[in-house]
Amino acid sequence: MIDIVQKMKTEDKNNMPKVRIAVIGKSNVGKSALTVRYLTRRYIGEYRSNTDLLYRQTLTINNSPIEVEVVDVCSCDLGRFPEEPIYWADACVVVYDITSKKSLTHATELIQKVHQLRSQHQIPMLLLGNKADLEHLREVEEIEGRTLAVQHGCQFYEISVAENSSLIYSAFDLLLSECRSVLSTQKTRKFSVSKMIGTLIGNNNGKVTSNTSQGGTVVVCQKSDLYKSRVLKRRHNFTATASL
Ligand SMILES: Nc1nc2c(ncn2[C@@H]2O[C@H](COP(=O)(O)OP(=O)(O)OP(=O)(O)O)[C@@H](O)[C@H]2O)c(=O)[nH]1
Repeated sequence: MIDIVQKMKTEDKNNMPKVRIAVIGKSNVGKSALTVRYLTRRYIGEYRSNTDLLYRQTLTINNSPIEVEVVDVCSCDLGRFPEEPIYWADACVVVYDITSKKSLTHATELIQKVHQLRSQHQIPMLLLGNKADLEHLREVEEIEGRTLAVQHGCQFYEISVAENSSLIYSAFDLLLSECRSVLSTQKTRKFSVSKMIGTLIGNNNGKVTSNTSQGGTVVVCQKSDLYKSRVLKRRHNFTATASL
């Protein structure tokens, strides 16, 4: 009996849609704080990492479960565009900081590059102007962010991760919902990216811990392993000459 229940659980999990999201943006705009806020409802003020982090969690959106993988893309390598996560992702969240004009410029370049890279299969994008609580330091007007979003067909919101804007949740939920609809129109997932290699971060050696209360995990991405199978497949699909 236990075996049957276990088997059913495994089948349910296997049938669950899986959505992958890449969170990108200039350094210090609040990508990590945003990701942790959305997945755990908590705010982590100081957060340093020199590698991409992958969060996995099962969420319930519109009353049905969805397996979500969010990669918080490290901006430590500023000179290099994060190509692999973009090939890997089903959707992208681009973050800038309303107190930094440079971060908007960077976000603009990122959005353009995502469009280029995924030109044969555009992915939904969400543009977020973070740190809206710092109005007195504002360098980017709301209309600038909105215009950029309209130009590129993204959803757009100004938010404050620190102040826990409710828009964070509605924006992510909407994006996930959109991705799930896209996935359900595809016949089958052509490949699996369960090839996640990494080290579970414990309390003692990292800033982030597994959120067991919500069944979430976070792993350090060993980039080549994380993205390899899916990136290769995408590249084979979309650009015949590309290779890793
Ligand atoms: N005032 C304010 N500060 C914020 C907000 N969100 C994040 N921060 C702060 O901004 C700083 C950077 O946040 P992170 O989440 O580390 O930013 P990041 O984009 O992941 O940075 P990198 O890891 O360098 O790429 C931290 O000191 C956060 O506490 C916000 O909404 N308002």
